[in-house]
Amino acid sequence: MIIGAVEAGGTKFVCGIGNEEGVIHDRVSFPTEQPEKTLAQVIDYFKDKQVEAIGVGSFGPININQASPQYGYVTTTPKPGWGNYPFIPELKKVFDVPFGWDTDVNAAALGEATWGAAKGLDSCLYYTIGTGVGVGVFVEGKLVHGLVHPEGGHVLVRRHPEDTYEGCCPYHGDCLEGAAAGPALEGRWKVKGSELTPDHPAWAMEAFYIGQAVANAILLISPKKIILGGGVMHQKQLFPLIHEEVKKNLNGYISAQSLMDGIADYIVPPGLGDNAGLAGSLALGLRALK
Ligand SMILES: Nc1ncnc2c1ncn2[C@@H]1O[C@H](COP(=O)(O)OP(=O)(O)OP(=O)(O)O)[C@@H](O)[C@H]1O
Ligand SMILES: [Zn+2]
Repeated sequence: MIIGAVEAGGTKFVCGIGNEEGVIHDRVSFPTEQPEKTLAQVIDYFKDKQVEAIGVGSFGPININQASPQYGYVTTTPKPGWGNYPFIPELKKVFDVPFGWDTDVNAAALGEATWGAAKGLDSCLYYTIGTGVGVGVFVEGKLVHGLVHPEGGHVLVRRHPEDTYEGCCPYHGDCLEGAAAGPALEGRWKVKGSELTPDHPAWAMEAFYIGQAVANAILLISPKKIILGGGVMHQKQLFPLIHEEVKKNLNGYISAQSLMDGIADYIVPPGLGDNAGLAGSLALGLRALK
């Protein structure tokens, strides 16, 4: 079985093919440019691959409402050329196969639940903390859609008492993304996150913000696993700091082993590593076929 996968990011696209076991056989990557040019590259990649289905996990916001005439569109992004763009309809003109289509983070959550850190579980959350913050939500065996789709990167958080940085979200200032995404680290500390030493106070403040969002998500959704990925989470020292913040915020209210001694196995890095995005798109393709 050959399934196509597209990880459609705001800065780069990754296309690949894989099988029903989540094994990726081949991949290419190219920068995201105007949609016509980028989709021509996607089409060129898949045209001789004989894929049985294609899964696309995309940057957003996107339309995932199957009843809508704009299903498969990228919607209100400020990214030049991509606003209100018929992404999936354009691909369907060329490939007569089932398409899976969801947000990049929902795709990653599905990939982790299928083959990764949440394998065998019927719920998990996938956070990416990178250029932006996004959250994929997989509950009772399904990716959560709704009015639009979850946008958990923009939840509101209490400010750290020593934080003087105003935040960088153009909509909310100091929401989770505005306070904790990669650009917020750089805006606050004036150097790139990757250049801050592991013992820098930046990480305690970072964990303070992420720990609030994660505690709120536990209270609201009660997920069976929480996966934290994205460029910023390459800083592995964040994990124990976040574990402590989550425990502090919940303060023993929820009595589950996962929130006590087991927390290091509950809030974890992606099992699929940096493959989480592409493997997730593969899982979307596989679901579309079924
Ligand atoms: N090792 C690191 N430590 C801290 N921050 C990092 C590290 N690597 C990357 N970042 C930060 O993460 C951000 C990039 O995130 P990522 O690598 O997940 O890419 P992205 O795909 O652009 O993000 P997004 O998922 O939001 O689209 C940048 O702001 C960068 O400074
Ligand atoms: Zn915001």
